[in-house]
Amino acid sequence: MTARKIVVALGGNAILAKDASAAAQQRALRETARYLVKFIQQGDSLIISHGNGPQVGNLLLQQAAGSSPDNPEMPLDTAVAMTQGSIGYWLQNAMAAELTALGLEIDVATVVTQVVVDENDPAFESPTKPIGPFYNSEEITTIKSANPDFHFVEDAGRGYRRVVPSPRPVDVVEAGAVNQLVNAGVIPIATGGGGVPVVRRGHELIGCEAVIDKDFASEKLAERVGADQLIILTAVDHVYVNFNTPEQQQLTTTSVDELQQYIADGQFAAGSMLPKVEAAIEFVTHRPEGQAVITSLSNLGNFIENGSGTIISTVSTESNIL
Ligand SMILES: Nc1ncnc2c1ncn2[C@@H]1O[C@H](COP(=O)(O)OP(=O)(O)O)[C@@H](O)[C@H]1O
Ligand SMILES: NC(=O)OP(=O)(O)O
Repeated sequence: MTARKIVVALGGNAILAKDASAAAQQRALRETARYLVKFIQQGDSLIISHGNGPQVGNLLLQQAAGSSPDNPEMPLDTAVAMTQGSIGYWLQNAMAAELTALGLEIDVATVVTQVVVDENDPAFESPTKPIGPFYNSEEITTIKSANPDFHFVEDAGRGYRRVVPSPRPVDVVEAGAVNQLVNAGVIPIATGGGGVPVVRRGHELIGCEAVIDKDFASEKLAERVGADQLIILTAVDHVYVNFNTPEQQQLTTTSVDELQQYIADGQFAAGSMLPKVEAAIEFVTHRPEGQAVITSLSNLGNFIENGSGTIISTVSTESNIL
C-alpha cells in the first residue's frame, strides 16, 4: 500500500490548556506527539500544522510590557513567525523523542511558512480572530483607554478577548518546500498559527497585521501538497447537530451537501466549529478523492483503528447520524 499523505491541524488544547508556561506547553505537546506517531507507525506521511491564538496574544503582551525605544515591539506578522518558531521547536522536539523511543529514525523539521492573503480582503476591516487571554469588562476598559484601536469580543460567556483581522489564505508560499520534505520522508511542521500573513506587491511579500485561521491555512496547504487526508483535531470527538442540547446527535460520515444544509440551519458556531466544517468542505471540493476528518486528539486511536470521528467526503455515503 502506498503511504497516504496526511495534513493534521492541531487545535488549542493539543498545546495549551490553562498553564501558559513553556514547560506545560511542552508537556502537552509530548502527549500530542504520542498520538501523532500512530500515523507514522501505520506507514502514513505526516505534515503537522497548529494554532497559535493564545500564544501570539500572550507574546504581544510580553512585547508591549518590555519594549523601549531601543528595544521596540515586534509587529503582528513577526510575532506569528516567532510563535511558529517556539511551538515548532517544542513540537519537533516532542515528535523526535517519541519517534526515537519507538526506534524510528525520522527527521522532523519546522518550516517558517508565509501564507499569502488578499490585501483587499474585507476581513481587514472587521477583526474576528481571538488572541491571548480572557479579560473582564473593567480590564478591557483600561486596555482600551491605552490602546483605542484594539477590538474585543465577548467569547461564549467566558469573558472578553482581543480580536485581530483574519483574512482567508490565498496561497502557501513554502508549499513546494513542504512537499519536497514530506516526499523525502521528513515530517514537516508548517503553516503554524495559520502561517505568517503576507500580501504580494510586485515581486515582494509584505507582512501584515493579521492572524490567519489555522484550519483554513492547513486546508490550503493540504490542497497544495495534494494530501489524501486533512485531519482537524479539536476538543470534540465528532461534529454534532443540535450541539449542547438534549437533541444533540453526532455526525459520523457526512457529505458536502449535508453539511451545507446544516450551515444554512446555523448548526455550527462561527469562530469555532464553522471554520473547521468550511475548511473540510473546501478540501474535499478541491480534492474530491480526498477525505476530511474532524475529531479529537484523544479519539485519534479510535479513528485510526475503526474510523471513529466525523468523516467528510464527496463519495456518496448514507448520511450517518448517531
Ligand atoms: N456543532 C458543533 N459540534 C461540535 N462542536 C461544536 C459545535 N459548535 C460549536 N462547537 C464547539 O467548537 C469547539 C471547537 O472550536 P475551537 O475551540 O475554536 O477549536 P480549536 O480546537 O481549534 O481551538 C468544540 O470544542 C465545541 O465546543
Ligand atoms: N491561528 C489560529 O487559528 O490559532 P488558534 O487555532 O489557536 O485560534
